[in-house]
Amino acid sequence: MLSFWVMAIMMTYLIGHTYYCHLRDEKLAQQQATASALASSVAQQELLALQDESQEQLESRVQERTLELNIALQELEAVNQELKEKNTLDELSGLYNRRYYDQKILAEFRRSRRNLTPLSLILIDIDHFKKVNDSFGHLVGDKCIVEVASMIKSLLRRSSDVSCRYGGEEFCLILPETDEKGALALAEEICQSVRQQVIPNNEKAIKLTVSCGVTTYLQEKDVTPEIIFECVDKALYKAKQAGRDQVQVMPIKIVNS
Ligand SMILES: Nc1nc2c(ncn2[C@@H]2O[C@H](COP(=O)(O)OP(=O)(O)OP(=O)(O)O)[C@@H](O)[C@H]2O)c(=O)[nH]1
Repeated sequence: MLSFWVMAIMMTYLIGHTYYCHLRDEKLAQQQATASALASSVAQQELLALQDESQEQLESRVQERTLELNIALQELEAVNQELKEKNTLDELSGLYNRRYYDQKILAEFRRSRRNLTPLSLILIDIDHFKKVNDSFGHLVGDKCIVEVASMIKSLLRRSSDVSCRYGGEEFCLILPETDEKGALALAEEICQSVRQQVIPNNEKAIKLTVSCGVTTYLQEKDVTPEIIFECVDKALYKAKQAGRDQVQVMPIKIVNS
């Protein structure tokens, strides 16, 4: 009987102990699971923080690079603009140069032919300019070219009018959608303004005159930009021959016939 009770007590103890161990292990496992979940959550947060930081760094680097790129682009644009101006502008007078004239006259010629609108040219030449150079020197001569150029520019009213320094002391104006009457009036105005202008100079104030040739293209057959220029050149020659300080007109058909 005693042995039965001893056995029963031992069995109860064993069962109790096993159950206790089981509970303890379960709790331990739970604690470990909680701890590792916590550790993984911390690690995840750290990773997110790291990602945020590198994203910010990346964005700021991209911003920096974009800014640098924009500055480089602006500089490039400025250089391009400068190059373009150098290619198309005459350094002394600030008017367009001969190269530009050649391109522009072709474009305006085509436009005039397409739209059936008149296209006029005025060729202006400073009279007896050699004397100015000989009497006052080349630098004063240059100054006179600049003065006449700025006078011509100030008299142009339409944004489509183009003033070029064709060469030396010769200027050519391209006047789109301008008939002979309009071009003649402008040329007379230029002659008068130059005649009235006194160019200040240390030794002696300088008075200049200019001669002008005018021609108007009205889509005459077989005419090219070169023929139009030949014609305006002839008109200028006529003005020089007739005594200078005046305007002469040469219709295109007369040159062709
Ligand atoms: N100072 C200066 N002189 C120039 C320039 N280009 C051309 N010339 C001079 O302009 C003068 C033009 O002389 P010509 O073609 O004989 O004509 P002109 O003396 O004006 O006589 P007309 O045109 O017949 O009235 C020459 O002496 C050229 O050396 C320039 O850029 N600067």
